[in-house]
Amino acid sequence: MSKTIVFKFGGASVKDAKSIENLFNILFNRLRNRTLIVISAMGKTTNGLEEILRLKLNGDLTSSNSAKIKDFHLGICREIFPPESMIFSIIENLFMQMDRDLDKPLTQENYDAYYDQIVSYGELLSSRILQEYLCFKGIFCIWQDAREIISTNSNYRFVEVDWDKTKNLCLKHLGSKLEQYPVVTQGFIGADPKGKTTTLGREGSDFTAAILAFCLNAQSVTIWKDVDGVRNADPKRFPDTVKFEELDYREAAELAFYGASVIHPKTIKPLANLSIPLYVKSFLSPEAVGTKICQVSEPMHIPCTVVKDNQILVSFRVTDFTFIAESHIHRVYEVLKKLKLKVNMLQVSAISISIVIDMEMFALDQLISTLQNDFSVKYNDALQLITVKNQNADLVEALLKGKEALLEQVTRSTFQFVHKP
Ligand SMILES: Nc1ncnc2c1ncn2[C@@H]1O[C@H](COP(=O)(O)OP(=O)(O)O)[C@@H](O)[C@H]1O
Ligand SMILES: N[C@@H](CC(=O)OP(=O)(O)O)C(=O)O
Repeated sequence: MSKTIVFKFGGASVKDAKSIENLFNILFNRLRNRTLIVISAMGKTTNGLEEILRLKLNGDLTSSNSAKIKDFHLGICREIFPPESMIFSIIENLFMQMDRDLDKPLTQENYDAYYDQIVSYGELLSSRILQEYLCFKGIFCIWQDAREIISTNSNYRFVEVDWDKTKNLCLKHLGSKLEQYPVVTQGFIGADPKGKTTTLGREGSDFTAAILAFCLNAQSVTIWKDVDGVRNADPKRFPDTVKFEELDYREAAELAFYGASVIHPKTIKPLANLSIPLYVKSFLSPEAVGTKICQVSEPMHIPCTVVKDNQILVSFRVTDFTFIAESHIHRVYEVLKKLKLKVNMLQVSAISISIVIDMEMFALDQLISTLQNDFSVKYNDALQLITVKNQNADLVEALLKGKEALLEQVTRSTFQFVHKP
């Protein structure tokens, strides 16, 4: 029996009618037995759904907000489907369900679970549209609800995968389907033990592809992007970047960890565990060679620059003339864990702990209010974190030029600093 190949298409690859037609051509030229297609929400739909939640929480949500997202999807469908296609009633139905969900009260307390229910509609819509379109164009394929195959805990918005259960579910639901037809499923979403929808973290569809590849012991994963592969810096931010033809799992995982948005940070581990290669290719030039991420025996340690926006630097200072001890660090981390916040940079001095975290809804207020009795807390927001991996002095100097580093850190291989852009 041949092994499964997994293709993942992100939001940019399905952002309009032309992109969906392009996606069809990519698949048409590559279809083979046992093809699994993982799809993200179309264009910036997830951002739009997050905005709906923000408005709802502030009491400013009107029906025109979800109508805008609906019109975006219907507009694309009108360009690629005949008027009698079933897709139009499928979309109407999904929006009816979403509007019903949005009638329920939203508070800060139920925000994370509510978020997962609403934001998942992006992937439910895109996967339905893609499956209908492929069938309409002659590629018969099956729609698989990812919530039936990806089992997670209930830590909404930041769930952990139940690997054993997911593996069993994949074999049960996908094993024989993949033998017959390509399967289309949603990235980014799963379900908890009660069957409630969960999400894997923003940009988590790459991770979905890796989870499914691991559970099916796939032959390869290909993620289709608007760039020609992984480069030593984001080509949208820096000129003269270099593309990696091959990149070691470890190097790729570190770049993703520091914030190279081309790959979701959790994607690499499951693939590396089974030596499943990950190809990063361009949906704009599908024939071009992309980047192969695999085990490389002698990795080249080329300097790489990673930029992460929307960072907050928070400093906790002791106020009672003591010094920072393990108990202070423990206290800060305890609260960070409770608030589901990940530290991107940490520095401890005699009298203060400084951390750099992502900007998250409510998180800063909660962090400060919880710890203000233990420390004097100060923060700077709207910062940028720049990381240079495999650093060299010239590159670091060039990056620092004209910027005021609010916090910097250097190890033998890595240089990091935050500044106000
Ligand atoms: N090191 C890098 N190499 C290539 N692209 C990068 C890198 N770092 C960031 N990017 C950015 O990642 C983007 C693709 O990722 P993303 O937009 O998340 O894809 P999608 O949402 O379609 O899956 C590119 O447009 C590019 O600007
Ligand atoms: N739609 C989700 C999941 C995702 O992975 O999207 P993309 O593949 O477009 O980054 C998000 O925007 O976070």
